[in-house]
Amino acid sequence: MNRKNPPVVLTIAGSDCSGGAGIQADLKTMSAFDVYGMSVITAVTAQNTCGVTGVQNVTGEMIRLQLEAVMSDIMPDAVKIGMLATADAVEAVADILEKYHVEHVILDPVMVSTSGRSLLEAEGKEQMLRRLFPLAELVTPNIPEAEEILKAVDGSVENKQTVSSVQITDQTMMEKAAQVIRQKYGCNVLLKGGHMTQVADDLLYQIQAVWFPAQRIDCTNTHGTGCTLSSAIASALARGCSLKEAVGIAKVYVRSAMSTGLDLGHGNGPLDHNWSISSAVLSQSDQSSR
Ligand SMILES: Nc1ncnc2c1ncn2[C@@H]1O[C@H](COP(=O)(O)OP(=O)(O)OP(=O)(O)O)[C@@H](O)[C@H]1O
Ligand SMILES: Cc1ncc(CO)c(N)n1
Repeated sequence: MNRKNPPVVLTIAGSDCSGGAGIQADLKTMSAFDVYGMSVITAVTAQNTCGVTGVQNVTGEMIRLQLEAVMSDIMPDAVKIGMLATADAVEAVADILEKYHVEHVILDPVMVSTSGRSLLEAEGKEQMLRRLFPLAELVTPNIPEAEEILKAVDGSVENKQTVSSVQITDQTMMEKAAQVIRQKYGCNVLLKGGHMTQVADDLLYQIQAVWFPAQRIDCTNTHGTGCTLSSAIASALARGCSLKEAVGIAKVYVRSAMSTGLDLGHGNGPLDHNWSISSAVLSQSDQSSR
């Protein structure tokens, strides 16, 4: 690793004061991957392992100022986008990403917290689909988010009809869903299987379906798994991995961080972001550098 010019990754996301999700999870993950991390904060949330008790959105103007400050000075190799609470926030991010060309844009379309609180207003969702999905190299919905996205695809965001329910219940439907989303928006899709009951298989849909099979881990450390996975992917891409390699390494990182038995909080506990990945994972990403 060149210490003078390390890979640089930016997260654009909300703050989680309890440190398990959002900006805090992203920056911890970036440090674990030994990349230089930067953060643009889109919202301040009051939350812990038991739930979200408050949200204060940052204005679109302030998000724009943060993005300009970062992009005009330290250009990131990869950007991870997480919680964007409003249409204004989505507009600000889309405008800046159109202005500055970032090599890797990973979009985690955060809509609802693990505990069930809505984190994105309806108009923001439409704008996200219309403006940000086409700019992303990869979008990483979980199953409920993919179902929401499909409602918009089927009903067409433009004419504002909505399909009342789309349910993804098995792997064939996961493949179909990912394919439809990719066709409609032109971005690769990682459909995460953490919400399936038997296994935790994730599906990467690039040109074709590639499965990342995994046993379910029986534990309550599930707060911030999605945030951590997407920042790990962004970090591995910034280190030179291909998309497929980055997903594989990120999944190993998340699984290991779930498994160490971190016992904090009274609800869905956080991941152990600091588990020692240096030898197991980083050498793998160095070997796969372009
Ligand atoms: N119980 C589990 N055992 C193994 N892997 C899991 C488990 N739960 C989630 N994962 C993995 O964690 C990653 C994140 O998936 P998940 O579906 O939990 O995302 P998410 O719902 O967006 O997360 P978040 O809780 O941050 O909103 C995926 O790789 C998924 O397979
Ligand atoms: C700030 C923030 N972003 C994302 C999530 C989704 O896990 C969360 N709970 N909080």
